[in-house]
Amino acid sequence: MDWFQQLGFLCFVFYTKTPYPEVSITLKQPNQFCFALNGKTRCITLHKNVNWPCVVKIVADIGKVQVKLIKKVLGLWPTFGTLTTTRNIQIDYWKCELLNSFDVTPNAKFLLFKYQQNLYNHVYPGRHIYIKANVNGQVVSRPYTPVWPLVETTEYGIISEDTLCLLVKSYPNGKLSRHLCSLNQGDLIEVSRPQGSFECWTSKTNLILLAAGTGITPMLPIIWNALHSSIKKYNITLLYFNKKETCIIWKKYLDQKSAAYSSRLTVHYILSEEENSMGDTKGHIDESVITKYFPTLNEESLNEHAVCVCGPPGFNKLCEK
Ligand SMILES: Cc1cc2nc3c(=O)[nH]c(=O)nc-3n(C[C@H](O)[C@H](O)[C@H](O)COP(=O)(O)OP(=O)(O)OC[C@H]3O[C@@H](n4cnc5c(N)ncnc54)[C@H](O)[C@@H]3O)c2cc1C
Repeated sequence: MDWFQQLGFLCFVFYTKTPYPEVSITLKQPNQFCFALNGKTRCITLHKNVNWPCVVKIVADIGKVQVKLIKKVLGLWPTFGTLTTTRNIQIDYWKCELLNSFDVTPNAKFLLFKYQQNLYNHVYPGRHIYIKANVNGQVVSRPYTPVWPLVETTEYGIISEDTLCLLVKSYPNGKLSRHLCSLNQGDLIEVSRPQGSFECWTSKTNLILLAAGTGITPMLPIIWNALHSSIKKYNITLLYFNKKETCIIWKKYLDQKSAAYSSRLTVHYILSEEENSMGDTKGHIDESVITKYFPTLNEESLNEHAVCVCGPPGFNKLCEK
């Protein structure tokens, strides 16, 4: 571990030596800083107090983690403090309370949660967490993919680094999705540690993203990271399938982002239940759609592409075909 400081902040740098390290960071007291890397927790009693949230930068490929803590009072410290404990802990779920919820389509909501403790729980693009809640006396748990808007926006207030953001579609008979979409401010859920090992998209620079409905959720962090990568220049084509135009989640953000990165991000909206006023195809995923949007794609050129698919099981099967 390295550390350095300036008058206003101090930075810890960890070299985990494993790609995609699991990272969670807590500030238990204004001078009690704990970090869990790959399940191993260390706590530091800092020389003086710092503010929350921290700013975390991760170079996932090489496992480097940098944590910036803002000092409460300007000044140089003679030392960062003292390392107090090292132990292995296994926290399964953390409590979160709903901060706010916003309609994004007639049946999907954008939900903002705050961890009850000062916690930064890093979820890599393409990975997910489990949400657990008590629904009418029964404990229900389902996977969800944390997201954030693709563009800087104040539409949802200021979203800080430690906010957990979910896009959830409410199904008429769905146990947990209906529960989540009917939560009130301050209501509690439980959130698991990140799950999954999805990272294959980083090895290729041409990305084909096929998403249907809320299957857009894993694509949003992938798009954001791919466009903002300082290591590689990715070219992305997203085919986004929905029933109607009103079902398209965050169309305006996707349009803004593709306008800003017109040579690197192309988005096509494909609708199945109404005529397509956006000039794209009406229909479902099939070979003709793939041939239309990727005319030069063949078995050989496919090797140069990473293809990410997410939607209901029927959609995923058709994509594989
Ligand atoms: C890795 C992963 C990540 C996910 N991320 C998200 C996410 O970010 N946002 C999100 O909204 N969902 C996401 N899901 C789906 C989510 O986990 C739940 O399956 C969904 O919210 C429905 O749960 P439920 O308890 O409300 O429905 P259940 O009680 O499990 O099912 C009740 C009924 O709802 C309908 N239904 C449930 N799921 C679907 C579906 N996928 N397609 C069509 N009909 C369905 C069916 O009619 C079903 O019979 C993800 C799933 C996976 C596997």
